[in-house]
Amino acid sequence: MSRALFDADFGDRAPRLLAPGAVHVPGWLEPEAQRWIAEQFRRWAAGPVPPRGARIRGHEMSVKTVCLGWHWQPYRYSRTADDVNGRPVLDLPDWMVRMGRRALADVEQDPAVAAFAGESATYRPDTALANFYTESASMGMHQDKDEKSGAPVVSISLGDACTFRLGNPEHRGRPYRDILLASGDLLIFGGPSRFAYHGVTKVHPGTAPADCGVEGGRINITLRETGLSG
Ligand SMILES: O=C(O)CCC(=O)C(=O)O
Ligand SMILES: [Fe+2]
Repeated sequence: MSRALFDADFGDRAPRLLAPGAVHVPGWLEPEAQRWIAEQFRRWAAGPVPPRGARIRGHEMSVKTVCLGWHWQPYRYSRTADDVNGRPVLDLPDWMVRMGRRALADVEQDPAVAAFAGESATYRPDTALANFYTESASMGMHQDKDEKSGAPVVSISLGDACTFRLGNPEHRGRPYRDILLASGDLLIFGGPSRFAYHGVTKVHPGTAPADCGVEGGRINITLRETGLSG
């Protein structure tokens, strides 16, 4: 499956530009690919590092995160999950690197969108943050800025749809726009949107398609280049 995933298992819905450098591709992953990735998520969640709600200024996030390649905690990356159980995180699988490149390449090839020219060839994500949202979970407005690289963030969504708020790079407030991210959707934010504030205001219970492999709640995976070595 991990091979087929990058040959045929993509939808053909058109990318749409949300803001300079921010592109949404509805239905990018076919149901079979969604189910397969959801199954991988369950394997990562089994350890060695379980999903955990990161603590931000003393508050535990409602979203539970398991990391691959590098472990993220506010506001740094490490190879071991120092704020969980100290164990080394799982490697980032090659199929995820290929998926990230494929995502960028698909968007680059769309003349109507004209984003990320040539970046897919050199894109080398080295970490993935896999988030699980229960029906009541949300994520406040934040920037992904613990990375030392300005390479795009590639995000895929599985399970229940959510309202995703894409803001601006200056502050948490307006202007922002709310979009629905559904199961199988791809979102890329790079270029002028790479450090835009963003968050998830609501998960929509009961909206997961029957064939997506997620029974309730939402999985989101973001691929990133940390810009770190070692
Ligand atoms: O769940 C999402 O769509 C966004 C996740 C996110 O912003 C993050 O993990 O930093
Ligand atoms: Fe984020």
